[in-house]
Amino acid sequence: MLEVLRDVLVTPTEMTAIDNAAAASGIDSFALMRSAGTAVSAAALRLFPEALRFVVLCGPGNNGGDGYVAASALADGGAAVAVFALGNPEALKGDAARAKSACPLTVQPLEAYEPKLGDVVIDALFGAGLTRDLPAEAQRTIARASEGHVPVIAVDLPSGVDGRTGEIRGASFAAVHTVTFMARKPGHLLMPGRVRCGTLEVFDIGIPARLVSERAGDLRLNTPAAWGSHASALDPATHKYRRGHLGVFSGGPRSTGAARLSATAGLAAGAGLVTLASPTEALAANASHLTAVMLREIHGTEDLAAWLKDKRVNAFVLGPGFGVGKKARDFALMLCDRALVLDADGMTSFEKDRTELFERAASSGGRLVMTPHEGEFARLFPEIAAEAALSKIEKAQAAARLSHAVVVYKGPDTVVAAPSGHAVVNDNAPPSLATAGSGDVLAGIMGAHLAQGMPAFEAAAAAVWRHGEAGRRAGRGMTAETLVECIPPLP
Ligand SMILES: NC(=O)C1=CN([C@@H]2O[C@H](COP(=O)(O)OP(=O)(O)OC[C@H]3O[C@@H](n4cnc5c(N)ncnc54)[C@H](OP(=O)(O)O)[C@@H]3O)[C@@H](O)[C@H]2O)[C@H](O)CC1
Ligand SMILES: [K+]
Repeated sequence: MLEVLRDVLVTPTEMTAIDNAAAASGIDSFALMRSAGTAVSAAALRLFPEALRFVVLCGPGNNGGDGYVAASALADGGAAVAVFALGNPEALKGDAARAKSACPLTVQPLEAYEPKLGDVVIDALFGAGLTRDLPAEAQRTIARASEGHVPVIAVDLPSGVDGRTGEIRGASFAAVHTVTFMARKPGHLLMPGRVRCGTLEVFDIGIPARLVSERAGDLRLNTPAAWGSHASALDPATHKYRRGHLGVFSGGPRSTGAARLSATAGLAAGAGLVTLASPTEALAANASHLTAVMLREIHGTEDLAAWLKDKRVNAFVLGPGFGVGKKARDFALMLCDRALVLDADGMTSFEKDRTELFERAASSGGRLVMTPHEGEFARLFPEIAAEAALSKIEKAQAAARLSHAVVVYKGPDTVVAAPSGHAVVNDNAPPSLATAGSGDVLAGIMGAHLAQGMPAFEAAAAAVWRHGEAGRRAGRGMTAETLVECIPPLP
């Protein structure tokens, strides 16, 4: 993979534009297909040197073309190869037709494929061109291969995985390895497509990086490259007041733990000072559990207004364990012109009337980050959630545009989107992160970044990445407490 394209995500539509631009610039498109198919055959031999037979399943487009090239290369190398085609191979066009006619092997109809022990399937049925549910014939073949436990190497994408959305169109192969070309597609990262890809190899077939970068949108993988320049400005040796002061709001006496998790995570993630703002009746419960985190009585809006006169308290987390209702709404609206992570109950409190919140976010000049998981997203953005055709990325982008906030759409494939459309997809979170209190820790890390002066998008993306790394370090038996202890330094 080209280093400059390491974090770039390209949608199938953008990839088509890139292919067209490559052809227009005089690059031989058949040479690209040859390069793609040869890379697949190399991966097959590398991963399955003991295969008794390579079974190449070829579709009606250029993905199928890559398959014919791979089949020819494997046969040239002396491997046993069988080719099965979906549809009429004589109807292939362009480069795919050329690849088929250069392939010396007999082509059988797809339905004739019967899995055998020792088979390795090379899935070249559909790639970036998949636009609708797989034909029934392809679905039946997938079922047979899966019943036969045949390992599958996918060309570009496992057939059935939608490259734009990661959704499964009717059925899909579950590959052990996927070879894609030039750059990752959203479908490689978004669930459930991600888990159908197996290991992912991004192979450079020779399209100049400039042609790719110029046509790729504002979508990236979430790595330190997306926000590192903002993080490196934070010197850990800086005086505590310069590392910001984070305020975290506690719920009532029976639900104080979530806010304390956010607060301790905020401290661990580098906020200079953290104060837990507690209602009167929860002061005792909070006081008995806090050491480095400070405690302040904030019962109603008057207390909050008085506290907000201290401009050094420059970022807030509102929501974890806070309770849904008017108090959350009033507090959030007062905090909108500062830097605010609105999480959990904080967001749900605006379910019935979000207009004022979104207007404030647009006009106040503050930094608002909202962190919905799927259920909260559907409550706050029902009309966007109901748009079945949109990908998770497109939903997060639409929500960020509508709310004028940075939206962190959480899940195993968390998407962070800014109102500008800029978005990153995260891929470093282990499944064990789906544990009680994990979201509270994430909100605290975000709050710490905001307190340290990071812009909202970068603060959120960096927090999601650090949270994922903390999850990896904490390992399988983690609790939210051990997760806090494992938050890594900012790179
Ligand atoms: N630069 C590169 O990355 C290169 C990629 N290559 C490979 O090319 C494919 C993309 O090829 P494309 O021909 O655009 O698309 P597919 O092969 O995935 O699909 C073929 C056509 O099938 C039709 N289609 C779509 N969905 C279905 C369906 N469910 N059932 C039946 N038919 C379907 C569709 O045509 P329609 O007109 O019928 O809509 C597709 O166009 C990419 O994945 C790479 O593997 C090049 O080899 C090298 C350069
Ligand atoms: K495929």
